[in-house]
Amino acid sequence: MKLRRTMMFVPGNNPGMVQNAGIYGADTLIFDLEDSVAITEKDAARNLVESAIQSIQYPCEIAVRINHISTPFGHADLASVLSVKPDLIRLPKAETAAEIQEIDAMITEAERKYGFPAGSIRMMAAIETAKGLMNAYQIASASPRMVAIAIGGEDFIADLKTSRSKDGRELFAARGQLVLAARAAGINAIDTVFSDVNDEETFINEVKLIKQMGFDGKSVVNPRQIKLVHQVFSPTDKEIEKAEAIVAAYQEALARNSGVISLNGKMIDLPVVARAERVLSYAQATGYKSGEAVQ
Ligand SMILES: CC(C)(COP(=O)(O)OP(=O)(O)OC[C@H]1O[C@@H](n2cnc3c(N)ncnc32)[C@H](O)[C@@H]1OP(=O)(O)O)[C@@H](O)C(=O)NCCC(=O)NCCSC(=O)C[C@@](O)(CC(=O)O)C(=O)O
Ligand SMILES: [Mg+2]
Repeated sequence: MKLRRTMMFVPGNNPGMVQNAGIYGADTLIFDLEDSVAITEKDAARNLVESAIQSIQYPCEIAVRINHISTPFGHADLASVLSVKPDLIRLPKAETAAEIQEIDAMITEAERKYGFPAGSIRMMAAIETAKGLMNAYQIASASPRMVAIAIGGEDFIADLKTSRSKDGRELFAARGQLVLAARAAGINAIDTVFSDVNDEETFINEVKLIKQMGFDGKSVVNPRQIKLVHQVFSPTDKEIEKAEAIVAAYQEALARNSGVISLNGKMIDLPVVARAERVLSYAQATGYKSGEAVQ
């Protein structure tokens, strides 16, 4: 299981942040060439990100958020970063499957040109408009390179012509639809950033909500948010023990040729076992060992 609990944005024109971004424990770093970079800084950011990916051994997945390919910067961003083989290209403000296919073709060409294994550079897309959301499943399934779709809440809310509330009610429908589209396409669903890095309480409530809704992780903007997300997403000792008991009880039942059993008065059938197995795979992927603190 590939964990993408936290995808941390790093402004691509900030040498200090780019240099140190790997030390905070994010599952994925997103070097940003789009909205955190002023137009006057686009060339400098592109050069900085290209040379950082080439020269720094980051301990996690590396994504680059390019500018949209309809802007004057998108093609130059792609040409530059593809030469140093990031793990992932993140397309912002995706609205159609055709955009994904256009980038896919450019990546295919770059993989050939530089001799990288075919298919080794993956893609994800951020849904940030109502039109993008209407096409979310087509976008999510537009290419075998696609590993995730994310919601870009700030732009999405602007497109809805409303404002962001503390409980995020204006995003509820979009979040639900995004998870459905991702699950139907068999890829990850990633939630949006939460900008007030000092409001831990609201942030944690939001992370609990999106985990319950089925998201695989969250985009974050600050290192202080990483551990909070990982704590919410990591199964507790109690959840792991329960999952182990369910799997063991089910295996025993199968040995007795029975498909349904009861554990402490509750029915255990295949969907319950599938959820328990997911808890155990997740625990394994986080390096969990009984009694140890979450990283
Ligand atoms: C928020 C804040 C200003 C707070 O500053 P503060 O000064 O309070 O930070 P402190 O906590 O004091 O920093 C302590 C130490 O961590 C270092 N450090 C901090 N942040 C770091 C980081 N991100 N990467 C590496 N290092 C970092 C810092 O350098 C310092 O290092 P040191 O001096 O060595 O101790 C700062 O974090 C920041 O700029 N964040 C990135 C913002 C950004 O990228 N926005 C664009 C993406 S969203 C978007 O576009 C919307 C979207 O598109 C999203 C979607 O699509 O999902 C949509 O539509 O919704
Ligand atoms: Mg945005």
